[in-house]
Amino acid sequence: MSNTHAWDYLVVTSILSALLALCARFLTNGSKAFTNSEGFKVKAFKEDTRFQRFSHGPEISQKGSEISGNDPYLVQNGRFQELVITQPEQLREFARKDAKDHMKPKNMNLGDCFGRLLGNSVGVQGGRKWAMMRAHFDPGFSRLASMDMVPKFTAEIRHWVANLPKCSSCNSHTANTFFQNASQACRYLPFRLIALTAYGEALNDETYEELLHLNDLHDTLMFDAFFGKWTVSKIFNILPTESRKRMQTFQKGWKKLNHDVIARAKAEGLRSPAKQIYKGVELGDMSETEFLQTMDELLFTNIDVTSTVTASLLINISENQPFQAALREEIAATQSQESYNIKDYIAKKDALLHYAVMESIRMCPALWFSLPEKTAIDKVIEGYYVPAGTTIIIDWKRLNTTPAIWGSDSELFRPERFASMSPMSYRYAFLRFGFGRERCLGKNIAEIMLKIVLISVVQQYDMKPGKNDGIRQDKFTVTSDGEIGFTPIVHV
Ligand code: HEM
Repeated sequence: MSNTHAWDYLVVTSILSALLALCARFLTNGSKAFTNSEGFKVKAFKEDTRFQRFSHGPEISQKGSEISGNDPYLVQNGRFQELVITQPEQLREFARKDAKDHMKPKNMNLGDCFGRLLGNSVGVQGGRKWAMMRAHFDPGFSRLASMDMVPKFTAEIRHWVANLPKCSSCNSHTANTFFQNASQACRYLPFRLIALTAYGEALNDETYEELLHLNDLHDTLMFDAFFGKWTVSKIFNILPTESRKRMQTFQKGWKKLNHDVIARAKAEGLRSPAKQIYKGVELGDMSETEFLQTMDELLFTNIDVTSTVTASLLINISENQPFQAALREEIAATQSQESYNIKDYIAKKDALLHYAVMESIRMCPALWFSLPEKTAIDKVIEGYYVPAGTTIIIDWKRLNTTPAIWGSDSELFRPERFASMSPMSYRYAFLRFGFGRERCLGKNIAEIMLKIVLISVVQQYDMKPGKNDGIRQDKFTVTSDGEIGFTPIVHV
């Protein structure tokens, strides 16, 4: 055999054996996937949960526990299969060794409309791109920058509290008590505070009005993205449909608004985090679409998340009268100290104020199930082999109420429980702003906002629960339809 032939032979046989090895690995791992050492496969949920996981979370959760007990189970999300985990040990294994390498599936497995709206936002990124984008977004939302917003937030929240009786969702009055639908009353407060944080001095009344107008359009787009049956399809979205027109109108308006605000901030030398963040686009670290979609993610997409968390907090406090009274006393006692400084009170981790926020987020997560994330390496979860690249979602409410960690009263709003628990004990049993390094960009402003809201409302009003129509089913977040009765406290 000539040298050339021997070389060809070697190359061909190497390629063939590599292909054979790959097939063998695929076949063995494929057949092993989601199977335990005794050959049992994880249970699978047959129905498609693509929409129901948002609108009917408790039902899916209940069915999951009926078919699978505490074991993980598989669900269908349109044409994708995802593994649901529910227990702290399963989360620990999911996060072990590769948490920083987890990637988000394309368009979060939610389809084309979601992709067009948010498919390039920071929340969908992973790896170097994510780190590069966050390097530009993080400074404006750091702990320090967020604490600098305290005076502004306090003034805005006081104004909101003073106007609560006038709010359009104010349904009825009895004697000196007025009733409000909590979610509606809280809807625009976080939106305004986030806008102030993101645009800084460049946010004027005209821009804010325009943001509100765009938000109305965005509400419909969110419905298309999360609940639209046809809008998941790429082909449908090419057609000249109403939803396509809405998307185009929104995107055009959103781009113009940001360009105008940033141009004004530059021309007038105004302090504006958005102007700073946009430097990432000018430097070529992120595309304009990535910038615009992340600004959307933290503002419009977030409005449902943060307003629902604020509303749940107030509802929970209204339902627990003894705790409300104790918190009111703590606030009064803290404020009467000569050294009182609201920033110190907000930063305190051993105060009823802090426990209340923790407990409400624990019990009332913003979504029934977390958005999907992919493992980077092979894993064994609860004895089942889970191959690298598996998409996992977490049953958020079930994890946050695991009785083994939170006790037999885990479904009860009892903030004082945090006084006797070490953070290590619930490290894998409390999903709040993400797990591990907690990716949420707004975690600092969210906590500050919730605490100032609580201080301001509890000082002014005695809250009692009103009529409650349960959870709305037209929102991607867990949104209560409950009312609160507010009775002004007469300060003597
Ligand atoms: C109490 C209210 C909030 C809760 C419970 C919450 C929760 C979360 C969670 C669970 C995630 C996913 C983290 C992950 O993928 O590991 C997230 C991501 C995110 N949140 Fe929040 N959030 C809240 C408020 C806010 C606010 C006020 C903002 C505004 C800046 C915000 C902006 C974002 C962004 C931009 C992401 C994507 C970050 C990334 O993946 O890099 N969130 N949030």
